[in-house]
Amino acid sequence: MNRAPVGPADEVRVTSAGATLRGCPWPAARRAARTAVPRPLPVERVELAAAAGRTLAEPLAALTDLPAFDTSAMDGWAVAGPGPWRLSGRVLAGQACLPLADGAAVEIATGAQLPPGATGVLRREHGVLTELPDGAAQLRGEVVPGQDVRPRGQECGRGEELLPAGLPVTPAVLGLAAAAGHDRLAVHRRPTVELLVLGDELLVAGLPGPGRVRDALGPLLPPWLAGAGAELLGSRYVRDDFGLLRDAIRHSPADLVLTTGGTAAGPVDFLHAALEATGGHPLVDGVAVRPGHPMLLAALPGGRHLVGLPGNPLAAVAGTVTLALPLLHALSGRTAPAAGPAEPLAAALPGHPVDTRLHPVRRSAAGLAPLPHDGPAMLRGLARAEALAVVPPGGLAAGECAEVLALPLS
Ligand SMILES: Nc1nc2c(c(=O)[nH]1)N[C@H]1C(S)=C(S)[C@@H](COP(=O)(O)OP(=O)(O)OC[C@H]3O[C@@H](n4cnc5c(N)ncnc54)[C@H](O)[C@@H]3O)O[C@H]1N2
Ligand code: MOO
Repeated sequence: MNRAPVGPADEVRVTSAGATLRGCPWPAARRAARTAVPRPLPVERVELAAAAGRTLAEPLAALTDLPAFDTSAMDGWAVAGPGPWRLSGRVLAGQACLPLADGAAVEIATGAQLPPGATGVLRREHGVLTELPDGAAQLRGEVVPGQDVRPRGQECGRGEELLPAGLPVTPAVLGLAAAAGHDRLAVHRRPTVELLVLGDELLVAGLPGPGRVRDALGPLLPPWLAGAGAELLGSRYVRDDFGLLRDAIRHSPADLVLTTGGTAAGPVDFLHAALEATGGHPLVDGVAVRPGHPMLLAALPGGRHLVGLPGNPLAAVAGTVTLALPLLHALSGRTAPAAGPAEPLAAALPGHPVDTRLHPVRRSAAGLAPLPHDGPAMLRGLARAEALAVVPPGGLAAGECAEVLALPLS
């Protein structure tokens, strides 16, 4: 379709009607994606397993002291008062225990409840057992008060806030929630995504041939989106046809319609026209970033959104980190990281004169090492990368720090 070229020459244009940013600076594009939705998706209370990968909608409070009882940290003997001790009985993890009088000891397992009156735990390898005249066992060894005891409430007290709302529910969060007594968690509904892959030249199997390329984004995007907490409703190949694309966008039930290709001004790039025909309105139309500058974000009727990723695969990845992930995080109620961590560069990264660059990097002993094969149509550098380094206009010298954007590593 015909439209004004997008790029740094356009710079920022803010309309009173809808704050459309055209060729907008990269940091502003990320912010626009984060603030595109008025509020996160509704809150649900779900079982722990179903909460994995979602976002905490409430702070996680401890429902109990942790540990909930004085606990032996070692296998050995719980002792009361100074030694030597007369030994009797055994207490295993999960068993109730009787009080211990001064001068007495009981065999104890790691994780077992410390008997009332016990003053410490003597490790099995540090104790010496002898036989008393009456046949009972006597235990000798050095124990300072509280030794190898995990006192009740050492990690947290009942009611204490363990985690703030807005954190992703990682495996560690699930483990902590269970340890702290939770059976269900309050999390935001997962944002739904429908992926529309555009381009008649794409092959879904076999070898690329004359004029035909393998679809790299159909395989690349779904696991990344799922890892970011989204629910993928489906991936569809849409032929380069205005009407088909318009209808696919119009009828998609997803919170986020994610398209690949068709963002530029080629003869069959119908995305802008289809957007207009469906009543969509662009919020960000082109970003001052390389690769990926034709990426776009639009509001669709019904409170839905569309992110248009450029067809060049590395440009699509740039669009994912710039627009799609921040939007998904906003929908999920996920707290924005303050700014990506900054790490020193092992080598200089030349910049674009006016645009931000995103460059695949790996960590090395000398710092972030830029990877070759970083052209917009290439994935070879990205596939070895641990992160994308953010290179501001003008570039960065070796030793200077670059913000890094994490990439999924599995
Ligand atoms: N006259 C101009 N032409 C282009 C400009 C420009 O500013 N002026 N920008 C270029 C840039 S930058 C990019 S990025 C692309 C964006 O193009 P589209 O989003 O319209 O994407 P397509 O034209 O459909 O495809 C571009 C390229 O990517 C290949 N492709 C598409 N989808 C996939 C996929 N799923 N897997 C692998 N490869 C894919 C496609 O075959 C093309 O080679 O526009 C430039 N042009
Ligand atoms: O965004 Mo394009 O990928 O610079 O080629």
